[in-house]
Amino acid sequence: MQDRHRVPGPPESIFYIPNFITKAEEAKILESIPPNKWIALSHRRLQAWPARLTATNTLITSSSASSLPSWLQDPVVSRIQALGVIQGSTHGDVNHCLINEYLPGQGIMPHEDGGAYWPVVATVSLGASVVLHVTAKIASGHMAEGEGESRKEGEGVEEESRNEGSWRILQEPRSLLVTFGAAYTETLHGIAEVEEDVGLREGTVANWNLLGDREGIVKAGGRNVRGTRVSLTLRDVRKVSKLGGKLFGKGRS
Ligand SMILES: O=C(O)CCC(=O)C(=O)O
Ligand SMILES: [Fe+2]
Repeated sequence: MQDRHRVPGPPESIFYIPNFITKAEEAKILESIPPNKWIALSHRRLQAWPARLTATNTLITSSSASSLPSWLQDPVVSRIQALGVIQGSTHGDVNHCLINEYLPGQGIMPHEDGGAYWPVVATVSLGASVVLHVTAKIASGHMAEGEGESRKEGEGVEEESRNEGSWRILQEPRSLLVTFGAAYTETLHGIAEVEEDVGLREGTVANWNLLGDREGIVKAGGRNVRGTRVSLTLRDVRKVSKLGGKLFGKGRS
């Protein structure tokens, strides 16, 4: 990762790259997401590719073939691979993608991604901008989670906290956010359930100088009116079990 993409403020390391994919690539990915695979949650909906993790945080895959569909593999996964951030992981590659969709007013409670994954997460945002709140972990009152379908409400910190140890990162459509190191293990992240993000300016947005379109935010008076945002959360799940090998491999041939 190039140092010029590093987000100043939060613990190392968070990197932000605007326009990581083009508008045409964004549109193609949004079209490719199958409409019949959504899992409805109370505050958003999600898809897990190639599958949800089991209760023991294992990813069960059906064959030796590439586990992610081609519309995720290219250009997103291949481009993340080229950044070199995932090469040292358990499998040296991204093997899992959560797709979250948030309507205006929807969000996700502060949480950490936990030990199911190699501690590197890459998030591509599609469709609309959103503010991600990053907060230094507090000694109690948070929970580690994998897929997040059972996040507890009321945990974590106040959304509008201006304490030290709290940062706002604006994620524009088509941008990439990569989190690892102490930022992965020592912070929580969440998205407020609001119809618009307000007060966005140099002093309140940690990645202000890295944004693709600062002018648009300034013109809008520091407001981001929420639209439908889809995020791709790409990670390397540590535990993988190959179903084909286990069930049919023995005794055949
Ligand atoms: O939508 C996002 O950017 C955050 C998603 C997230 O935190 C998660 O899936 O663990
Ligand atoms: Fe998360």
